Amino acid sequence: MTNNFPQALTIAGTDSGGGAGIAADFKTMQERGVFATMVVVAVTAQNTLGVQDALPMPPKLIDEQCASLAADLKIRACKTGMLADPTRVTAVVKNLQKYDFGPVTVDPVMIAKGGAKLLSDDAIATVRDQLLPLASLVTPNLPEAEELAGMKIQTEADMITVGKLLQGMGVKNVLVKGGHFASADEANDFVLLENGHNFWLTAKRIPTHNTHGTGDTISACITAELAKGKSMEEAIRIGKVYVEATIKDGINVGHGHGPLNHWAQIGGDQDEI
Ligand SMILES: Nc1ncnc2c1ncn2[C@@H]1O[C@H](COP(=O)(O)OP(=O)(O)OP(=O)(O)O)[C@@H](O)[C@H]1O
Ligand SMILES: Cc1ncc(CO)c(N)n1
Repeated sequence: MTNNFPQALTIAGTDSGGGAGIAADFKTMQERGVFATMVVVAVTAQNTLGVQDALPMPPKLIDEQCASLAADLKIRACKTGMLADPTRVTAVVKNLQKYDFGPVTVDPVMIAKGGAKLLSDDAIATVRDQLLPLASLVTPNLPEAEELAGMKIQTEADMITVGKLLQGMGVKNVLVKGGHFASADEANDFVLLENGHNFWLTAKRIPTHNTHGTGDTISACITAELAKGKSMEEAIRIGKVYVEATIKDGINVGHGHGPLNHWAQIGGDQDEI
């Protein structure tokens, strides 16, 4: 029996509201034609208004979920999302060292849109020192890039500087997401590739509050494209087009920062799976 259908993995937290975390990752991977699998690191009680509660999983259960996948599936690419605290970060690192789940995209999730902490302050150094060296790609938003690189970002030139600092820490490829530039009428991201090619992904800022799960969605789309065998540059470019479409063709769910429209079609041969 063959086991060759593209399979991808998200190692992250759940969102009961269905808009972010593992829910966003699954919807994205499904829409991009990849079989999605999960390792649950934390469970959150969450909706579009915020995070009401969270419970991290015992490290043993993280180990067991990884062992179950490694024993049966052929994961071609994986991503990490909410990792909660140093104990869970260390557990995930150990498993990524033990098993080959393909290229690792690290979305260094720290704070939810409503302000809740999804990573404790004392875990930031663990992410930087233990997880980043295993990453093929890191996808920080501006506050996360500031924390990891230890510098403030006020201009697009600062995004380039921070990207270079992160690459200097040993991450092969870096995507610095500009979604948090509050005043700008553009949502531009900066990409630094392992081969030295650096470029901007430019987009018009779409005026909407429904941006819950944008970071999860772009990193999950990149992971799905890598699982299908796309190059890092192609995967990142498709990720940007897909996340933009999911924001632009928005849906209204809930009363706060609503979720994205993961059914959005991006056309062209980018939809071929
Ligand atoms: N209003 C918007 N219009 C167009 N693109 C956007 C908008 N907001 C975010 N983006 C894009 O979405 C992607 C995710 O960026 P963002 O910086 O919002 O991630 P994030 O903060 O990690 O998201 P989240 O924490 O909700 O998962 C980036 O490509 C960014 O440019
Ligand atoms: C579980 C979870 N992961 C990630 C995010 C960030 O979008 C969130 N709000 N919740």
